[in-house]
Amino acid sequence: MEYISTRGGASALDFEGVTLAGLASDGGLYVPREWPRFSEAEIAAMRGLSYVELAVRVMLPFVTPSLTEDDLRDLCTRAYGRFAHEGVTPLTQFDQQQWLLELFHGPTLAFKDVALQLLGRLFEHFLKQRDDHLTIVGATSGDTGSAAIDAVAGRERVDIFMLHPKGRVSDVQRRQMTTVRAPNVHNIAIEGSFDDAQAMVKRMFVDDAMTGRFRISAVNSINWARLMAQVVYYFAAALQLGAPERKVAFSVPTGNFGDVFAGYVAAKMGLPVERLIVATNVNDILHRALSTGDYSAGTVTPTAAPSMDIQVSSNFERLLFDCGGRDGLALAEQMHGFEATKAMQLTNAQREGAAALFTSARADADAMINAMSWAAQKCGEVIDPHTAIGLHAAREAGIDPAVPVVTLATAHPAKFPDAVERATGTRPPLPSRVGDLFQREESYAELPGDYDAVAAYVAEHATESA
Ligand SMILES: Cc1ncc(COP(=O)(O)O)c(C=O)c1O
Ligand SMILES: N[C@@H](CCOP(=O)(O)O)C(=O)O
Repeated sequence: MEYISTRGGASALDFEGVTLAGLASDGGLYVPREWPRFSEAEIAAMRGLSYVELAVRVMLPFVTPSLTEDDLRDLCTRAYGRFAHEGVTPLTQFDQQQWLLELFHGPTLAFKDVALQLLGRLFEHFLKQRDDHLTIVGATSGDTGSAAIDAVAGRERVDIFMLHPKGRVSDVQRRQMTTVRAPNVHNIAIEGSFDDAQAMVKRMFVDDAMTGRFRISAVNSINWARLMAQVVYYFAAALQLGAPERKVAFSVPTGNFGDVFAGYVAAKMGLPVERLIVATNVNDILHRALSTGDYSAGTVTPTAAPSMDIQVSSNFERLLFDCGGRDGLALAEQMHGFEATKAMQLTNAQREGAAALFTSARADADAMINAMSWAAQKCGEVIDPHTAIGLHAAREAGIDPAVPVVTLATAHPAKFPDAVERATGTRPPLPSRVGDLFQREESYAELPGDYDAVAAYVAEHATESA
């Protein structure tokens, strides 16, 4: 498989190249040159496979020829062996129509583990072959950070610098990052929002002074390998609910648009997806863009679903590219305009292309609390605030009652105990696999929301590439 940049100005790369590159050198995001497609018979033949075998079947077209099937199977076996549930991403039922896809059985209790446990191993595999070293720079609104750190802590060929917005992640989320003691792990709390952190990370990829000294890569969903691994659980859920003979809708709590874009990829590969419901909190740029075509970022409002407190959604660019006729140079101009003004209008082609599969909904604080208490009272399920936003949107979307609707449960409720307790009266305990999180000592740097300060910190602590 060959990958091209959404901005048309970077060389095409193979899977190994895009995994190690993270972001394209023109500031764009890599996408496959074409979508691999399974026939109905091929999808039917996936029924009953273990999660690992399904992952191999779904991902093989994307990784060939960089990885052999046996290499991929070995990496998946090791990655998913760390999950606390044998099914890796089990489904539970709320009622006749509503289902929950539990994506939080990995080591750090959020859906990020599904991709990052694999990505950490992919890095190790490729770096060993090349005898090389990576400097990973990431931004987190709470969950990517701990999942990425867990995946690479202590690995020799990688340094990781993880930026989180100071005071804007939950205590559990922060401690899951800052109590990890490994010489290659560097946590940085910055003044500002996740969007500020993400913008600094992206800038580093096009800063010659940094890329000239360090081989910089990404663990955020700007890295194609992240999205690829997330496609698998859409197949897993739909197959259990009757695909390929039956369509399934998905409701996805959305921030950076990575998780829901993985659902779009699954549909492109032939999975019968009825709708993809983009569920946002009050930071609703995506809801506005999909419903009115206006993609303009405001100030980020802190909410009880902090991981979705995002206004600039990186992966939306991948959708605009694919729906807008895959014209990289035109998209580069559109994105440069957005970067300068923080506002843009979608073209008709982009709007119509997106409308064919996506709908959206916005949940305010009350809607989120109501969804959490509905799940607890009617179904005995304690869900986290992000999942609640997805569930609210799933129930509001007006999907044909014959079509199952799967809400992606993106985090374990124990990551947000205060918000869950306020809504349901129940304080979810931390699962034992997280260990003595509140007894461990924290360590992190604090920096202003200033690119030069962050770049200087990274330059001082990172290992130069050969
Ligand atoms: C718990 C949780 N739910 C939902 C999201 C939004 O996912 P995405 O950024 O892929 O849209 C995030 C962060 O990414 C998250 O951590
Ligand atoms: N919600 C995320 C934000 C970063 O998203 P990513 O999927 O692009 O890594 C987080 O928890 O950090």
